[in-house]
Amino acid sequence: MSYADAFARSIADPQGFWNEAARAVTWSRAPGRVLDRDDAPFYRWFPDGELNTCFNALDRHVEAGRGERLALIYDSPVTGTVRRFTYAELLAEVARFAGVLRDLGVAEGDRVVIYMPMVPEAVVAMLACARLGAVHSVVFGGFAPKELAVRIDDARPKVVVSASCGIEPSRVVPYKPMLDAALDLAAHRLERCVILQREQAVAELVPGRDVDWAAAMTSAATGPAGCVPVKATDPLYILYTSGTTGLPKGVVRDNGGHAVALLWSMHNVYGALPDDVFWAASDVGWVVGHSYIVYGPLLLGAATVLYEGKPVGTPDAGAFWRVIAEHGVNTLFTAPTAFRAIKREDPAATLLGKYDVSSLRTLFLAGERLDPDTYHWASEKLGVPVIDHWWQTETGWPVAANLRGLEPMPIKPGSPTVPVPGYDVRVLDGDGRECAPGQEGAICLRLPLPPGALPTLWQDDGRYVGSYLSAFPGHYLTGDGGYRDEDGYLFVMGRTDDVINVAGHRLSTGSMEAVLAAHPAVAECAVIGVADALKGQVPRGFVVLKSGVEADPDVVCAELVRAVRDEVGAVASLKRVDVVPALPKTRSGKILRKTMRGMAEGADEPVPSTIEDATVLDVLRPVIAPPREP
Ligand SMILES: CCC(=O)SCCNC(=O)CCNC(=O)[C@H](O)C(C)(C)COP(=O)(O)OP(=O)(O)OC[C@H]1O[C@@H](n2cnc3c(N)ncnc32)[C@H](O)[C@@H]1OP(=O)(O)O
Repeated sequence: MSYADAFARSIADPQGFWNEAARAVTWSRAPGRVLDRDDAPFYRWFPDGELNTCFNALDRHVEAGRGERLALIYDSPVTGTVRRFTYAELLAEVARFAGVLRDLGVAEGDRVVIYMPMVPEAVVAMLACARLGAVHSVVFGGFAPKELAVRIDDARPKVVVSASCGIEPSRVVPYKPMLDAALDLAAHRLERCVILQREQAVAELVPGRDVDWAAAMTSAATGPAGCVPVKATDPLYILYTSGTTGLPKGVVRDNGGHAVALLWSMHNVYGALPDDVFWAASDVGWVVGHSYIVYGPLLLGAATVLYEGKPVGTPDAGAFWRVIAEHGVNTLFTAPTAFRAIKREDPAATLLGKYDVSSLRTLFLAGERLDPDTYHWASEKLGVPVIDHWWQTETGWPVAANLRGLEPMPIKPGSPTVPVPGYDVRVLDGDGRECAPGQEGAICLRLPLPPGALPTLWQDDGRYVGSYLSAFPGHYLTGDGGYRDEDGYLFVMGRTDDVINVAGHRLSTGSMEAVLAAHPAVAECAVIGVADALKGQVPRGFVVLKSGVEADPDVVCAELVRAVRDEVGAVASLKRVDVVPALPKTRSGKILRKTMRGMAEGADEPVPSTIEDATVLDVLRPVIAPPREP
């Protein structure tokens, strides 16, 4: 089928299109209905189907005689370890850990928070939850205790699974003290924690609450657990993502639609085959890790690489080439920032010459805008198609891509190509009318969203509607702006709200502002995202001090940088805060962040007509603007 036919059918007859795709999944009860529109805008896919996602990811491959095939390759340059698991071995680990969770009282529908570094046990814990019909919520290890506590309070887990430490190239990061601090901060009281002890920093366990992973796995009392069939519409996981304001949003993923969509995407979008080695160089704490380190490749029956390292510094800028060569990687998926880091360290890619990377068929990039320089560098050095594609935590799988398995298309640098079948992408102007080709507007998706995309936010239907469905009735608002060209190619220009993207990590400036505003010396503040050659964007903070404050401004700024690191996490990467005499505002008191961003990036910003006091810009300019080239 051509792309045009597949896309047209997916929009005109979504039920027929996805019913066919659903046949690739093993159901314990095959769905009789495909799409339930009765409670719109809360659409439900495969409402009467039943399945188990872990069964589809592991057991069915073993039952089909593929148990000896490679499922998971753990490659950890930070510990000097490589471990390989066949499907049969991974299944045995998962079933046993599901037994541990079951014995700790975890049952269908219970939540389990997973706060772990990139170790195989993180994957085992996720799949064990899926096996029991429990709902996992993985929290990225770069978040600080307060962020973890907020997520624990929202998800209200029965158990937390964590590790004694994570390992960054320059330091060991003790996770357990952060978990303990989060549990002190959280209002929710949970019953048990399972802790994986790592030799780099062994943690103290709290008697009666904490369980040692290894001891629990070898306990004679614990037997393996079988798969619990759940409704297709039951949640598989909650994954929190930054919103503009307030608490992070708990994106819900269901079981049935997710399995169908991911399996479809593995071949049609990524061109992957069951015997492939697929490597998503991301983190299990992000949606890329959920969809394309864990579920997608395993649902397909491919081998997936779990990499505990960085593109540079572990040990050098040849790390990615070494992993491709050593494990025969066919598809690499990472964020542009990773390639910018490699390019900066080894511009001529001399280290590439040391490795045989001929197994690599395609490089996929996503998570932030792919700048043309990085695109050209990667294409030229690797000599394989470099595919930009675009999607979000909320959608769970690609919205726009060059579909390598369905019909590869000519590449236009700067564009993630065309809407993926299932996604009725519309670019709308402020009045909700479709923009003409080339005209920029809000990128929206006409409802219903396809299987696999979020059905709602965790226990907050109202916020789901308010955040995504209210701006343009009948459409999901992505929060990104952009345009389509005459050929229907999509160009995504960036967020239209105060969410920023730092090294492929989606962060809320609002949560950083909340930390700055809490400092006793600060009267008001603003955090903006500014362009950065390596990380795409980095945050910068500006504060106005309260009158009468006598503290040294440099000391206050250093305290503020520290506070954001302690309260949001190292991943926020807020390295610079400046004291300014005033912030530019509209007459109604709204801070002119867009104007500040333009000034910080050296643009010739026009003075907005709504500004309350234009002279503020003159005093701000020397602080905010980048130094001029000599
Ligand atoms: C398509 C849908 C989506 O968008 S899903 C999201 C996709 N995004 C991604 O996959 C993320 C891609 N980015 C990355 O993998 C990393 O940023 C890469 C490129 C590897 C660079 O890593 P790194 O050098 O650590 O820089 P960074 O900006 O990520 O980190 C900033 C500081 O945070 C720390 N950090 C990072 N991860 C952890 C962790 N798991 N546990 C504890 N700390 C962590 C880093 O060490 C760094 O700290 P420091 O400021 O240098 O002291």
